[in-house]
Amino acid sequence: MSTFIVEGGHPLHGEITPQGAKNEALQVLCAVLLTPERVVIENLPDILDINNLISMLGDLGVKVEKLEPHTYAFQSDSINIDYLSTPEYIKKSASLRGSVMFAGPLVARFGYAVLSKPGGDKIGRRRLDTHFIGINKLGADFDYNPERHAYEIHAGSGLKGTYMLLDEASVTGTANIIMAAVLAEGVTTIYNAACEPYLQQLCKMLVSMGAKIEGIGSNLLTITGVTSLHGTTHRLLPDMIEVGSFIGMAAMTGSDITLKNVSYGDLGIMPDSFKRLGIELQLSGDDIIIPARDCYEIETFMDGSIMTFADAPWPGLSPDLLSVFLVVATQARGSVLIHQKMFESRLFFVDKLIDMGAQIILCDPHRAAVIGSGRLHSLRATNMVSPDIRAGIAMLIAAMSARGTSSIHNIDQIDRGYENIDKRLNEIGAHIMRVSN
Ligand SMILES: CC(=O)N[C@H]1[C@@H](OP(=O)(O)OP(=O)(O)OC[C@H]2O[C@@H](n3ccc(=O)[nH]c3=O)[C@H](O)[C@@H]2O)O[C@H](CO)[C@@H](O)[C@@H]1O
Ligand SMILES: C=C(OP(=O)(O)O)C(=O)O
Repeated sequence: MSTFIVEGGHPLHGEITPQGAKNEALQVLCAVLLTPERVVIENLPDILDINNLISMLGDLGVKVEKLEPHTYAFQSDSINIDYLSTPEYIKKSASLRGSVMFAGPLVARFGYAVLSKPGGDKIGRRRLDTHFIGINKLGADFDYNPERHAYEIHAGSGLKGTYMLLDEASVTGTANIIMAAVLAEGVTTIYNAACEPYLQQLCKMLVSMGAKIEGIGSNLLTITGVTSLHGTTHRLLPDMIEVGSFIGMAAMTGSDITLKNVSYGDLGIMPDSFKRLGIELQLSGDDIIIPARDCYEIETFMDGSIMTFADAPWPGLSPDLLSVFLVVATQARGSVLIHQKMFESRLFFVDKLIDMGAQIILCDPHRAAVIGSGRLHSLRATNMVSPDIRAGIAMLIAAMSARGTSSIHNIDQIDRGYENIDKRLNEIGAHIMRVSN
């Protein structure tokens, strides 16, 4: 496990381009299993989770060809379905969240899949009910295999379209059901579907492969099944969570940076939320410029009450950005309540920020009140261990703004989601050293 040694107090200056979106990549990589034809995906981020998923596709028999550093071609014309029965498959599935989305495409195309406990951030309960119920409603049966700790999914007589109202708008759950439904017989209607831009991208890619999907971008999707899909070329959006992380990092370190090609129209409520935190953002074409400012002041609500940032399914604010909002608020002028509604174990890293001198009260596992110091007291350097991707980036932001030299251990957690983050930030003025232990 590697460590970052971070010398704080160096403002950034220059341009940085966000990587392709991790969470879109996980969905569309699974969709290559839906066709025997060649699928090219561009703008894939070179990060642990994506490289692991690509390696699992290779293990499954998918022909993988790296065309350029971020562009790959995939051809799923000789799938080795027996690989699903190996202990290695179960073990690798547990290393990332995205592996759960093999189930939909495999059961749709081959009538068989294995769903084991996926990995991903340890940020609280992450139930899979939506995946099970949705795929089951399409006609597949689930059998639990206690020895393998995995469910075997069979769709002996094929999948059949139906109406379903999801009990929650699960992102990966919706993706899994869509990928099963595109090859099911008849019409599937999914109400309360998640509809974030990455799911819209998945749907657009599937349509370009010959799928029939109406309602893209809404929470009501109508999918008319087809018998087969063909190849395509698909380009990923920039990673909106990385964009948000860089905006917060710039404000907190008093930096002046330009974020290139952010696909502003797909960022939803996020830019306005940063503005409510007092951060100035200028839009120039599709770039965001964050000018250097000595301080930023958190707005109150219109009635004067304390600002709250809470997560919600799209078009609400992503839960993956709240750790960044929290750390950035510590150096703002004003107070804010951070309410992490979806996950109950994502705020515990505030202990470390408190050690660094931040004024935070963890009210309960879901809510933290932050009293911004308005830069009167800068944070003090410390030693930290990154528990998950987004707490990790929040710790990195804290360390970059702190007085002195901090160390962040377990940075594999940051590498899961951010490509070459030390190198890219050092190029614009950060002082981050990677030490392999
Ligand atoms: C690989 C991937 O794409 N991961 C993302 C995906 O995870 P993932 O698809 O696993 O997350 P889900 O959308 O299924 O749910 C996230 C959590 O929110 C809860 N929930 C969900 C929907 C809802 O309407 N109400 C509600 O309370 C769920 O019970 C769960 O605890 O979506 C999450 C929520 O945006 C993000 O944090 C993850 O980064
Ligand atoms: C929670 C996240 O990822 P995953 O779902 O892959 O664990 C995240 O990207 O913040």
